[in-house]
Amino acid sequence: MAQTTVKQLASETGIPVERLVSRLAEAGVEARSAEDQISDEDKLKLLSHLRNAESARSGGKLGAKRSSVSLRRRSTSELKVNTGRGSTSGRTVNVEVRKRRTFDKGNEQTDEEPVAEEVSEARTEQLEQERAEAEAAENAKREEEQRKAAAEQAQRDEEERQRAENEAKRQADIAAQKEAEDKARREAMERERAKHGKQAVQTDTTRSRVQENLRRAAESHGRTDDDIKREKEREQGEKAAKRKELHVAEGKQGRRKDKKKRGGGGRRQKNVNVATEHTFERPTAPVIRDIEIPELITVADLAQKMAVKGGEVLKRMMKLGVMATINQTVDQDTATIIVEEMGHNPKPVAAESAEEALEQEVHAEEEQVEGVTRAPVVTIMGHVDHGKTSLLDYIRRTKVQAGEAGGITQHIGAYHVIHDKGAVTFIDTPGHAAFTRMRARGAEITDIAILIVAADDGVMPQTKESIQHAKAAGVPIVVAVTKMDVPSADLEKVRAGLAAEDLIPESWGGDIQVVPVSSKTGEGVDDLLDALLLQAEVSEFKAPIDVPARGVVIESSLEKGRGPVATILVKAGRLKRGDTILAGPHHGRVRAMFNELGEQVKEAGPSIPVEVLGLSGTPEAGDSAFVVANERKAKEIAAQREEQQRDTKLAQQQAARLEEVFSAMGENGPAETKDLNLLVKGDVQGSVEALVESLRKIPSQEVKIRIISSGVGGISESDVELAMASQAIIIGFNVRADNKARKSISESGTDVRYYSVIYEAIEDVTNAVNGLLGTELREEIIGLAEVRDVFRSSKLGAVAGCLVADGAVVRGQPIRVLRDNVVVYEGELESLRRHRDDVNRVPAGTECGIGVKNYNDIKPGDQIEVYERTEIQRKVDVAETA
Ligand SMILES: Nc1nc2c(ncn2[C@@H]2O[C@H](COP(=O)(O)OP(=O)(O)OP(=O)(O)O)[C@@H](O)[C@H]2O)c(=O)[nH]1
Repeated sequence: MAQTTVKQLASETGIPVERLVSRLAEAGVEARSAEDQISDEDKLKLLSHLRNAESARSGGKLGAKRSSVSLRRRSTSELKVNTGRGSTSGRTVNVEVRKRRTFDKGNEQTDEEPVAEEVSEARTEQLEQERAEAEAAENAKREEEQRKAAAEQAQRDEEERQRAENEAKRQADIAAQKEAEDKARREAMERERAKHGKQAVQTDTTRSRVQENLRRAAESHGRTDDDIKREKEREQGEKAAKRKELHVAEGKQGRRKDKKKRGGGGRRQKNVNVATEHTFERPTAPVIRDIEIPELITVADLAQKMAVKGGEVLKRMMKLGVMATINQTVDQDTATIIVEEMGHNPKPVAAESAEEALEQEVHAEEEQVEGVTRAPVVTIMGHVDHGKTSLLDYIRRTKVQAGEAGGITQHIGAYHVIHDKGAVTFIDTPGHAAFTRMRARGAEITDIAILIVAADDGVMPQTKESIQHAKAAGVPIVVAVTKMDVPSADLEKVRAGLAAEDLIPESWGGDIQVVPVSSKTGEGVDDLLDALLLQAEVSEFKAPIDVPARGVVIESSLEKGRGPVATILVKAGRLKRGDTILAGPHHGRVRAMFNELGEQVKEAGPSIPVEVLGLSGTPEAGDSAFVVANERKAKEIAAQREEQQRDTKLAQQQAARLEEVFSAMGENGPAETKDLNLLVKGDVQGSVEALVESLRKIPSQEVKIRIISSGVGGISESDVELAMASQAIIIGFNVRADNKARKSISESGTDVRYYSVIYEAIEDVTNAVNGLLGTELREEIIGLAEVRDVFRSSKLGAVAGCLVADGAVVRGQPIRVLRDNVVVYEGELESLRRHRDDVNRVPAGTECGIGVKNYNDIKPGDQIEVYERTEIQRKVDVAETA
């Protein structure tokens, strides 16, 4: 039988020990001290005594109410546990046993005397009851929450169903639209292919393979494996959303609320009610993006743009029949198909550099703004010693900032003249060479050309050249007849000479202003300025002002203490100090600006030349300059320009070639005619005229032959520059290029054709413009010897002591004798000797003796050209271009 001490019972029942001892005594149980043992029987005795006492106290009411009594007991014991692993000691575990026993007495009345202590029993019971009530309330609440959750779930399910329905409808629409687009594209491609015939066979094959697979995919109800997979994923996503499987991080507020609800020691609340408006929902429909596609793109970049893995793109490509690697570049068409196939919207974009974008931006802005009248920009050209520099100097000395002492203190490559009736800007580098060089670089800065003709000399070869350059550039000409103060001045002779060059003076009924001037006396200089302003008025030179400034570099240099200095002629807008500019491949902030007087200026408008300090390097004359929004953009474009500079140089040097004339026509479409620019030089006026006449008459439907210049004499550097600037081919008839011109030809790659028979020249050009196949006789100069001295021997006749300047002189090859770059004799070698020995070949840098067969008129200063005739196949492929 279980025994317990009085003390233990006292603590269990919450009755003080002394009181319990006295109650036990009253109940007839003998227990005197706290340590005395009492049995269960004793406890029952005590209980019955207490009930009776309580019943007596409350008049039996309490006993009637109470139908059961609960007793709780707690006992603790020790348990030895063997931990194993050879341990002998084991471990001691305290075991606490709690028991509760309830005595149900029904409504049985008791006559035992009730006692005050029984109140504690009643409190215990009341606590139990409260707890039960709390539990019931909680259960009710939980049920209510579950009911609410179920209602919400039902609503969500309904929404999901609606969404799925809408999505299915949308997908169906997309599929229908896609099919229609595919069909249209296929038809367009078919048409395109039919139109262009064979084009990039490789690309076509790839594309057609892709198209074929596309078609097949479309046939299989437009659903590919990936589509099915995507649908499955979507379904799973929907299910997951329904189950609310995703871990949801509630807002902080929600969490705090939760804590409050729990209270201290409260039962842990289950996180049932999830606030759905804060949840992350996995997208249930694929995201359709607009994908920009450049002309070339790597598979990796394409995947990144579509936010998918590279492998997925490769897989899709494989299905379309294109094998590729992740780093492989695909063309725009292929990329477009892939993007479409992957369910996105392809947006093909034309390759556009940051510079092109900037230029477009600038032009768009300029177009929106009304231009204001600006000063004309003038270049002076003419024959050597006809007075270009003297005239410029006179104007500069007397007209710059009229009335101010000092005049120009600095040479900056251009200056600005303010005249009574307006302003004129002069480019301070006279001569057509500078003009043409600028043109060749794409910088058309000259508005008017002043053609200088000395009154005592008349129209000379370089005058004619200047006329041709100005005409080729389409620049209006004003003629200044200089040296009018010289007694031998003959204005009428000059007028006649001009008329012969198709420049009919106004006084002769034409439209060319001819102004007689003298740089010595200043006579006529004002009239010249008036004439320029009149021409400017007629031409209406305008430029926008309220736009970001842009201009052209006139010249630049690296100066000690100032760094890179560039003279920029502003073409539009106002260039200001502090602006970020880009000039050629260099950039920087305009640190300071100076005018031609060396004065600092804060800003410069259109047609004003200024020296600019602050660039990172020295740009080239003809480079364009732009004001850009920020340094970053300037740097970006500068870097691009640097990279492009080599290509640009190459492109500029990519002179027109006769063989390419016909094939290049297709580029602008068959309907568009193409100009073939020719520059003709010949030995005598008669042959030049005959050649020009015949060339002009060559019949061609697609090519318009333009003779941009023709003249007598050897081919000069200036001829080559003009040919470069005008993309012209040079025809040399019995003439050759001089040393400087040869260098320029080899640097620029200009196509120069030498002929000695007019018929051959005509045939070559005719064949080229008609795209005819066939062979062509090409002459290649293999050696050039300069005649230093001439010896005469009775046996050999005239023997030329020569130095081989270029290539090699080879026996057995045909030769020509050139005098001032004009062919004076054609024939063959009689003898080739070195130190009295007959030799077959003499290389460059070596002296030798040359005897020319049947020609004894050779002179020191002549050149002997050795050439080779080869038959070459024309490059033009009629089959391809037809
Ligand atoms: N009397 C007189 N002499 C002039 C006039 N203009 C130029 N000269 C003289 O002609 C010569 C050549 O003049 P420049 O101005 O050097 O001629 P240019 O065309 O610039 O010559 P290059 O630079 O060699 O092409 C010089 O001796 C000048 O003094 C003029 O109007 N009257």
